[in-house]
Amino acid sequence: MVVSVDRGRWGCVIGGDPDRLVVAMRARELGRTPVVVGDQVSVVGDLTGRPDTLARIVKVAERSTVLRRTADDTDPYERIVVANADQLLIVTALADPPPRTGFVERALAAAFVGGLMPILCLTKSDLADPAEFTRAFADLDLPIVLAGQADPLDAVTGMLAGHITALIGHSGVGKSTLVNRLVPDADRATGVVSGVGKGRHTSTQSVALPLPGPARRRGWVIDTPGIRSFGLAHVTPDDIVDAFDDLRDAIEDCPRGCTHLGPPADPECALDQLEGNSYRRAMAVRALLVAVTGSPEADSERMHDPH
Ligand SMILES: Nc1nc2c(ncn2[C@@H]2O[C@H](COP(=O)(O)OP(=O)(O)OP(=O)(O)O)[C@@H](O)[C@H]2O)c(=O)[nH]1
Ligand SMILES: [Zn+2]
Repeated sequence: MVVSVDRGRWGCVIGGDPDRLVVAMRARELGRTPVVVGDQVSVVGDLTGRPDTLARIVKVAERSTVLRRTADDTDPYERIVVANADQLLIVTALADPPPRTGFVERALAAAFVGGLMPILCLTKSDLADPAEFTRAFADLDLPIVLAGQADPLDAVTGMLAGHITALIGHSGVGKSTLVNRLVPDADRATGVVSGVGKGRHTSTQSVALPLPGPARRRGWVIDTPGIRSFGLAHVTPDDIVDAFDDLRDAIEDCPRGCTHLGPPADPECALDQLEGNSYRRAMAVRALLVAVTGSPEADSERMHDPH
């Protein structure tokens, strides 16, 4: 598994063992295939992991999930930043900085489209009541956990055990504080796995860190400092609706080209025929569709806005 990427050097752990770190370069036969944190790769050459050895990545396995970031001023291309994470922990402060609904909505959409299970993770619970924020997302039936400095972390660690979880959040929400609580020695671990590059570590690269726990059920968290917005440019409403089994079945009955926004745009949308919990969830998903149909440029501007 690729645990770090830094200027032409990929840190890979063998057999999921954090102590078997090998530094690798790309073999020519990979062509243009991107290799990102979380990728399962085949490596050949010197696999001892001794200093100054360099293995070669010859193959990238098919990805089970992808998290994409948007093109922005630091990078003109939409790119996959994390592969094969099965969960996305969306870290949001309840205050200081205040929660940004738009960011959370776009993160949710990116998770649904990429095949990751989103978890809302609320920090700074000592500064504000979570009720208002959680109410806004309650109908999506997502796991929501409190992870303030003063909160016990059992609920979070329980959800992360045995999973590969990407962590995203704006600067200042307390993500580093959380990572340091989840991964003892996180700073050193980050240094070890990302110190594999040719130059100084830049804190804009994603890095996978091992959670403590039994090796057979080891979980990993992938810290993603660089993501300010998500690659949603080519996403269709169906891509998001498809993440919900009951809704995916329902939209089979929609007219061709239905955007599932309901009347007046789509008066015959099958989501309106649902009942009970499915209807409630469908309306929450519809609200999400409306929210993320904004232009990515507008979103990325919001991302740059310090508050
Ligand atoms: N009141 C309060 N402050 C917190 C909590 N968690 C973190 N902080 C503070 O919030 C500030 C930002 O925390 P960091 O962990 O550095 O935030 P970050 O999201 O990693 O931010 P960057 O390092 O800029 O990416 C620090 O001053 C923390 O001490 C919390 O639960 N409650
Ligand atoms: Zn529809």
